[in-house]
This record gives sequence, structure tokens and C-alpha cells, in this order.
Amino acid sequence: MKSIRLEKDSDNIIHLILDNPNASANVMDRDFAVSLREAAERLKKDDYVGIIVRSAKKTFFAGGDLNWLYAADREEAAEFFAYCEALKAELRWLESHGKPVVAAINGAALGGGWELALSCHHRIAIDSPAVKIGLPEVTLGLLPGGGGCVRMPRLLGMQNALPYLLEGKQVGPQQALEAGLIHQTAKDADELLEHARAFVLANADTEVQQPWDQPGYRMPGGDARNPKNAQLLVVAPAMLQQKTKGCFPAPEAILATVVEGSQVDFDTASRIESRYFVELACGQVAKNMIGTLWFGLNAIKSGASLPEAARSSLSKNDGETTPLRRIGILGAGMMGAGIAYACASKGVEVVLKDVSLEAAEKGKGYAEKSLQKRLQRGRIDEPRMQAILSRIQPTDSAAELEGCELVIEAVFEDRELKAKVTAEAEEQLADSAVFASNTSTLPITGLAKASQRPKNFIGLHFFSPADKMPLVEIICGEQTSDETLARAFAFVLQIGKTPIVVNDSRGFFTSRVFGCFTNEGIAMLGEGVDPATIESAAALAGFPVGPLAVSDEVSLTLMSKIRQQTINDLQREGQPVPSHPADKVIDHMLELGRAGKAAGGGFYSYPEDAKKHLWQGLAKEFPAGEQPPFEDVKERLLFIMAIETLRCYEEQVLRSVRDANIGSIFGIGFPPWTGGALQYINQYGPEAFAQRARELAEQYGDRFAPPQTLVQMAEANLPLTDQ
Ligand SMILES: NC(=O)c1ccc[n+]([C@@H]2O[C@H](COP(=O)([O-])OP(=O)(O)OC[C@H]3O[C@@H](n4cnc5c(N)ncnc54)[C@H](O)[C@@H]3O)[C@@H](O)[C@H]2O)c1
Repeated sequence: MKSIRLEKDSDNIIHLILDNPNASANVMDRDFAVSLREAAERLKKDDYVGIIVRSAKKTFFAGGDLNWLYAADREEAAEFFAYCEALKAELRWLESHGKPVVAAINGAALGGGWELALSCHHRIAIDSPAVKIGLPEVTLGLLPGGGGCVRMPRLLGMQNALPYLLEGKQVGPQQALEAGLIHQTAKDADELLEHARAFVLANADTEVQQPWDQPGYRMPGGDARNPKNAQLLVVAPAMLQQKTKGCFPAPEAILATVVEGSQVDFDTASRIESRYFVELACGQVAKNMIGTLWFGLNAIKSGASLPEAARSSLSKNDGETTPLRRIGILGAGMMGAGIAYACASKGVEVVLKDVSLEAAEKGKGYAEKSLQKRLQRGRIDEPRMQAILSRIQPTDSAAELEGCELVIEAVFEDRELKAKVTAEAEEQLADSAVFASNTSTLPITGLAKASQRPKNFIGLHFFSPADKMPLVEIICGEQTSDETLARAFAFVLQIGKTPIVVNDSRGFFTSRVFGCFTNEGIAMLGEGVDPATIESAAALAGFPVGPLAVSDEVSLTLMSKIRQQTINDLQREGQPVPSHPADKVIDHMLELGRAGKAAGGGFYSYPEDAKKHLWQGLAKEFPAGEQPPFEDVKERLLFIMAIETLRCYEEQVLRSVRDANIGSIFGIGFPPWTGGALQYINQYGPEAFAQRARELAEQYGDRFAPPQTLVQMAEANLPLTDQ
């Protein structure tokens, strides 16, 4: 037995100790399945009073082995199904062999770990923030396939179980106790064992059964045929469809598993669950999501995007990076205020500077307002709120920046102003301090010219709203040192955000590719495509916001200003100035005085007393022509972003496929079901993608023409991956 040790204590209680020898956490893999079967075989011959399931690791059990699930192949589906059923048969034996079984939960019990705990009669958890309970499978395109979809509704009722299953909701020990997920808490590891032993001894002579195995058991709230659930079953599919737009098969499969499973006996329900599970695990969407959102993200967090030299500088001090204590932010506008709040929430002292104290205080006001809302919702307490606020020090004086280890400038997008504040700040800073610009479009190498220490100059591109958006795009200028990169990278992790690293270029990666999305939507409007079609095609492709709505948010004035700045730069550099069919539409909207949301109206109207709606004047200004196939509208949006991402990769603006995929999902709303902009090409099939790109180029413009890398990928029909 590799993953489980069996020990018997002096009270004749078996301790089933989860202790995977190959990893830092326990996972549900083949070794575990074999170990569990062997344990069951041995116990069938043994004499004991009950079982305590506990972990020798810091966490209780991490869940399914994603390496293994990632490799699951449709051709081996039957074998995979049989394997799942065999593993579940052991869990079923555990809960139905008559002796009391306790789960002693010492740390996170997620996914398969929680499903193991659900197969125990009594669940006790240490009352510590390290204990997290839940079923996050849906976030990776899967369903809980170890009995979670069968036992959770039988424990809590369908209505209460669905948020855990459909949303991957996780709870701590107290909430778990209140919800009826666990039976008891313990203050520490000793008490945990004490409680566990007490339960076993108290029930040693009883035939212990799960609630669902007891005679006369009825599912709380009734099964799917119960009229009380009629409302739920009518509303839930519609709500799901609205959320997933049909792009994510997992939530639908979960709902089907629960509904179908509620109407049959336990073992049939369990088989239904296995069937849907295997279907999802072998499907493309789960592969996309596991590949990017699990493996990709973990690789990023461990510094895979850094060059070797920067990685070693990241792991100085025995793998610990020195956290920054005090930073400065220049500009307390929309971005500066959000960044200040994000940093202060993670324990960093922030000097927030603007042109006047009033402006700086207004920036701090953003944190105050946001925290007040959290306080009202009970998400934070008063002392913690005050502690966060006390870390933001508003000022109008650059002298206050003294002692800051990092300064982030977030003043207006204006080169001269940025040069001025850089020089002003550097006077106050130590030679080792890092200076970062939050510019969204201006090349970093150019901005670094204003710096006395260009090696310490870097781009830290946050997204709006900066306190909520998870991504930060780190941009290396030509002279940025590896040490600076490593420190900026560590800082981004310190404030709980996800860093991607790109090389300098106009618009970097994210702004450049995002611009393609908005421009494509706007160009279609100019061609006479119905605006509602454009917006709903984006929604059905899985984008969070349509290109017209998001352009209104950004403001057409800003888009036009950025274009003008690009034209000036390119002309100065003697380079050709490209034009885009969206330009004419934007100019026309500006002439009409419809610059976007902040200006009172743009592609949409924003009545005070009603929901926003597409501006009726669009029909007159951009008369509808013959409508293209809906699929073309959808694919134009997806393809143009994927192709531009590939160009960024080809031009080495992007350093890895992984950063491209994560950056596109977390920064610019590329649909997560695809696994990211480059994975979209991989999963479409490079040959088929190139062919379709050629068709789109022929119909809609050369911007869709396959870049060289795509041509090569198509010829070899090989996906693009990191080495
Ligand atoms: N708005 C976005 O979605 C977004 C996203 C990413 C990056 N950015 C970039 O972030 C930067 C700021 O954008 P924003 O939207 O927060 O702008 P903003 O207009 O909301 O705020 C800019 C702030 O800078 C202040 N400022 C001007 N001169 C200053 C000086 N000398 N010292 C200190 N402060 C000064 C202004 O008073 C103002 O409060 C820009 O470079 C922008 O391109 C913006």
C-alpha cells in the first residue's frame, strides 16, 4: 500500500492514514485507488471497532490527480469508467460496512478529498483558516466524480447542494458546521483525534449507516419529482444557460447528474455520475481549462515565466522573497486608487501622491467606499478595515516617497508628464528602488529614458478595476535588469495577483490584442452588421462583455487619442501607418458627440432610470446590410484575437504560450472555455484554424491572414506548446 498506511491503536481503532509518498499532498490517483482497495481487503479480514481516516500531510486531501485526468483519453473512456466505478465501490464499502468511520480533517479537504470525507459517517475539522471544504471541480470543466454529486444532494437537499456543485463554493469550518457539512470542530490536532476516537468508541457496537442508507430515508427537500423543486428545475437550467452561454458543459452535466440521480437509488445515481464525469474528463473543454487554469497558472506562480537569472534572484533567502513594506503610487485617479487599495489590503504601506492633497484623499476615498461595502456585507470587521486604511497615506509632496522600495506611476497617459514625475520621484528614492509605469500603451524603453536608473525601470500594467482584476502584465524594457524583473514579479505575487511577463512593444500584449477585439466589433458595425448581433455573438462565444459595450466603457475619445499617438510615433519613426475599418466609425461617433459611457452615451444609451440599451440612432448612422452568418460574427472576434496573439508570440513580445493563455483569459476576457487565445488555435486544430483564417481573410480583410507560425503549425499540424 503506497498512499495509505494502516495502524491499529490500543482501543482497537484502525487509523487509515493518508500519506502519499510521491507528493506534498494526498491525491486521488491510481496508487490511491489500489491502496484503498488493499486497505479494504485487509480490513475485511481484521477485527476492529471502527476507522479514523486522517492525513499525515499538512492538508487532508487535495483531490483528483489532475495529471492523470488531463491524460484521460476518449478512446480509453470505457476503461476509465470502470476505474472510476471501482474506486467508488471502495468508498461505498467504507460507508456501508457497518463499523463507524470518522474523517478527521486537519487541513483543506477539496474535490476528491471532500468526497472521501463524505463517505465517512462523522466529519470533524480543526477550526482553522487552513481548513477549506468544497468541490472546485467545476472551475476546471469537471464534475465531482467521486460521489460528490450523489452524496451532497442526499446530505443537504438539491437546492442547498447546488451552489457547492455548480459554483465550486468553498467554506471554512464554521460555515461547514452551520451548513451541516461537518458534525464537529476541534481546536487543534490533539482534540481532533480525541473527538474522532470518542465517536468511534461511542458507536463501536452499533451498525452505523449513512443517512441515505437508513430505512425510510428521503432526500431533504424531496427529489426532482417533488413539486417543491419544480420552480428550481425550471429556473436553474435557464440561469445556467445565461451564465455559461452553452460554452461550458460541466455545469449542465452537474445539474443533469443531480436531477437524474435524485430519482433513482444510490448505486444507479453513482453510475450516472461516473458516466457524465468520464464524458467531461475526456472532453476538450476540461483539457483546455486544466491545461491553462491549473498547470499553466501553477507554472506561472512558481516563476516559470522568468529567465533563469531572474528566477534565482526570486528565490534568494531560501526560497522566500523579501516582501515589500512600503511603496509609492503617483496619481490617485482610477488606477492609482485601485492599486493603492489592492496593495494596502495585502499589508503594504502606500504613499499615494497626486497634484493636490484633496485629489490624493479622493483616491483613498475609493478604498474607504469599497471597505464600507464589505463591512456592511459582513465580509470584514472594523479593526481590519481601519488597519487597511491606515496603510494608505495620501500626499501632494514627492518628499514623502523617501524610503519607498517601489514606485508605480499611474498619472495621465502623457509622455512628458510621465517623464517629469519619474525624475521627481527618483530624487527621493534609494538607488536600489524599482520604478514602474502603469502605462497601457506607451513603450517602456522610451519612458525609461527619463530615468537615471533605466535598469530599475519596468512596466507594471494593472487592469481596471485594479483591486479586483487578477492579472498584472509585467513589461521589460530593453534595459530592465533581471533583478528588477524578479523583484517586480515577487511583488505582484505578494499582492495576490497573477503576473505574466512580456517584452516591450506598442500596446504590449494585452492592450494590443484587446484593441483588435474592440476594433473588430466596431468594424462590423460599420459594415452594416446588426449591433445586437455583434453583442450577442460575443456573449455566445463566451466573452464577458461585447465589443461595443466595452468600447463605451473605455471611451472612444481615449481610443482615438491612442490611435493618434500611435500614428505620430510611427510617422516620426518613418514607419507605415496602418488603418483599420473601425477608425471611420469611431470618428463618426465622436462627431456625433457619442464618446461612450462617461460622456453620457456612445454605442449604448444610459438612461438614469432604466438599464442601458443599444443606442437607437445606430440604425440610421450605420444602416444594416445583408447579415453575415452568425458563426462568422462569433469567429471574427475569436480569430482576430488569437491571430494577433500569435503575432505577438512570433515577434517575441510574448515569451511563452502559457503567459499568452493566462494573460488573454485573466486580462482581456478571452473566453476561459478555450484555455486561452493560443490554446484556442491548438484545440481548433492548427490546420483547420489556418484554413478558416484564410477564408475570413478573403471575406473580411488581410488582418485575418495566417501569420508564418500558423502556416508552419498547420503544415506540421502540431499545436504550439512551451518547451
Ligand atoms: N483606466 C484604465 O482602464 C487603465 C488601465 C490600465 C492602465 N491605465 C493607465 O494608468 C494611467 C492612469 O490612468 P487612470 O485611468 O487612472 O487616469 P486618471 O485620469 O483617472 O488619473 C490620473 C491621475 O493622475 C494625477 N496626476 C496628474 N499629474 C500628476 C502628478 N504630477 N503627480 C501625481 N499625480 C498626478 C491626476 O490628478 C489624476 O488623479 C495611465 O497611464 C493609463 O494609461 C489605465
